[in-house]
Amino acid sequence: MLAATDLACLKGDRLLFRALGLVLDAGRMLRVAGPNGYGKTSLLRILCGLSQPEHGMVRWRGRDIRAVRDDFHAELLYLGHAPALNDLLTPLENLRFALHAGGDAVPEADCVAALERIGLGDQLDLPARVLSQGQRRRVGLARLFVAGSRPLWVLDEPFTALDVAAVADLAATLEAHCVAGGIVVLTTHQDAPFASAPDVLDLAELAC
Ligand SMILES: Nc1ncnc2c1ncn2[C@@H]1O[C@H](COP(=O)(O)OP(=O)(O)OP(=O)(O)O)[C@@H](O)[C@H]1O
Repeated sequence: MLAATDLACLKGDRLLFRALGLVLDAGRMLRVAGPNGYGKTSLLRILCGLSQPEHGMVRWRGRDIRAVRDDFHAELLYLGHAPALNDLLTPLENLRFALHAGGDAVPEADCVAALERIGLGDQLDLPARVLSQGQRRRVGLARLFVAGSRPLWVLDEPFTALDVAAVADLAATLEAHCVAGGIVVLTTHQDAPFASAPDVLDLAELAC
């Protein structure tokens, strides 16, 4: 369903990887691994169509994502490594803004339920600037609970700053998404308690 062929990524004068290929069918989870600076974020952005590879192509449902950009993005949820929050807005306002920007019409009650589900029930009305790092991360992750119709989740360091219980909860959520036929691509530097280990793509093995 998501496939990449012969990808190469050039940053400045440095070739990060080349000849990278992958195929992810419905229900699969892929962990992109590698040391700092080896191109994990760069690869995720290419897979999402947010940046262009030096060479190669990404396909979604068999079509070049550049040719089906709007349809592809309607099926994609991308969460970057830093939660993009407006510090003056509450978690609820931030979530509603992100959903609106992504074209998702989600009832407010569902947004509140998502924030409560992610453990922010007591912080709904606080400005984001006073949230802890883990709470800020949770605001972004709340989108996972209102993203039911988006099969492809691409998540850059989603476990960062989460406590042990939240890491376990997120791992279970990602696995449930795959069991339901979704696809997850993620990066993480930490071991997550998945019931079954995801596929791993180690960029250290592809380094140029
Ligand atoms: N515009 C740019 N010009 C030059 N180099 C860049 C540019 N953007 C990124 N890089 C470099 O590309 C490399 C890969 O960056 P990337 O963020 O993809 O790595 P990463 O594997 O996700 O790292 P980390 O584990 O630290 O998150 C880094 O060395 C970075 O400095």
